[in-house]
This record gives sequence, structure tokens and C-alpha cells, in this order.
Amino acid sequence: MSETVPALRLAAVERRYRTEAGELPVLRGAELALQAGEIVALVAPSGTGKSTLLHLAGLLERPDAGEVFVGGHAAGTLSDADRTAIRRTTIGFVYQFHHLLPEFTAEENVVLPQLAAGTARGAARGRARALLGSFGLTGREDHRPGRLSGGEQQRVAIARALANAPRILLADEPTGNLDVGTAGLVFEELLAAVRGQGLAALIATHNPDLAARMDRVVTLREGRVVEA
Ligand SMILES: Nc1ncnc2c1ncn2[C@@H]1O[C@H](COP(=O)(O)OP(=O)(O)OP(=O)(O)O)[C@@H](O)[C@H]1O
Repeated sequence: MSETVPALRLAAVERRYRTEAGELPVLRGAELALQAGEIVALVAPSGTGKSTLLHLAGLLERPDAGEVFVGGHAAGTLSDADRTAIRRTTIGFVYQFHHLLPEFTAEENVVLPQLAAGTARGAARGRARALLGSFGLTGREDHRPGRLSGGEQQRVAIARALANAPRILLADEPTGNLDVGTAGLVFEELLAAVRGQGLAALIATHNPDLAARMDRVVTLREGRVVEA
């Protein structure tokens, strides 16, 4: 029987940082596989390597050893240009702070990554408006981030992450900057979008209630990924 290729797989991933005090080994043989449609919570104490793991999974950094597979492709064997292309079209990111471009409108923030991926402007605008609408932002398309509430800014950031119809969503404390009530609402919308599109998702959170809403919870222990 053939096994399904995971949407994302980390195999024996190692990452260490050079600090004034010497080498700091953060990941020491991390293994993780995410199937399409699987939503995994990453819950671990501060400083244990959650952001590091997400950066490696998102091909923003290269591991010191081990390999990251995206849809079965070994990322370490790819050129920087190919890694960028995969990152653009296959992986969506949501950060704790929205990182929207302040001088652009909500719609433009969702259009721009699509243009970078080669989508024609008209189609990109249509998709941006539909995505923003699905997050309750109809009528706010022309607002710049500074005129939106924190929850609205984060909804735009989620729409932007989904703009190129990725297969994988990576999120680092996506609602960590919002008040409890808004965080719960935005998180439910994020989960619904991820489930609706059958994405694989890895979401770091410090909130146990949000983690319990996902399919599986993993943590980091001594640089390895273990089931929580
Ligand atoms: N570029 C870097 N250079 C040196 N050390 C780093 C670097 N990036 C991260 N670290 C260290 O690596 C460890 C893991 O950092 P990381 O940001 O991955 O943790 P985290 O679990 O995401 O933490 P938090 O929950 O506080 O965001 C920390 O001790 C951090 O200080």
C-alpha cells in the first residue's frame, strides 16, 4: 500500500545559533509530518524554538542538518529561486503582528503577493475582494492598515496568506496580539478557512484553548518535536 506524501515534512532537522556564549543548539533532530488537511498546534515554552521551526518549515532559513520536504520535494536541493517560488505559491504565513504594508490598502496587500506569483491584476483583485469578503471586510477594501482595528488587520493578514491558494499555512501566534474575545473570533475564522480549503497547517500558540481546537498538539522537548 502506498502512503500519502505529507504536505510538509521535517526530517532530522538541526539548527543552532552562534552566540557570544558559544553555540546554542535549538533544534536537535526534529521530525514532523503534516498531512493535507491536518491542523497541528505547536505549543512550547518561550525560547524553545517554535519560531525557528516555523522559519525552517517555511523555507525562510536552511537547517544546519536534516531536510525539509514540501509536497515531497527536498527543499535543500533547490536553488534559492525555486525555494522562493515554492514559498510564494505553496506556503502561506501569518505572524503575530500583521506585517501588512502600511502605505497600501487592504485590497492591495492581498493583491501584491498574487502579482508576484504571476496572476493578472484583474483576477488578483477579484480574488482579494472575495477573500476579504469571506473575512467580513467588504467595504473595508480601500482602507489602509492604520485605519483598521487589530482584529481587522489580522484578518487582512490571513487573507493575504491565503491569496495564492497555498497548500500549507504556517502561523506564529496568529492571534497573540489580540484581546481574548477578538482572538477567539479571528482564530475560528482562520480554522474555518484552513479546513475549508483542506490545507495542512502548523500553528504556534501559547493559548491552550486554541490548541485544543486543532487536530493534534505537539511540543518541543530538547530540540525535538514530541506529541504533547
Ligand atoms: N538569530 C538568532 N541568533 C541567536 N540566537 C537566536 C536567533 N534566533 C533565535 N535565537 C535563540 O534561539 C532560541 C529559540 O528561539 P525561537 O524564537 O525559535 O523561540 P520561540 O519558542 O519561538 O520563543 P517565543 O515563544 O518567545 O517566541 C532562543 O533561545 C533564542 O534566543
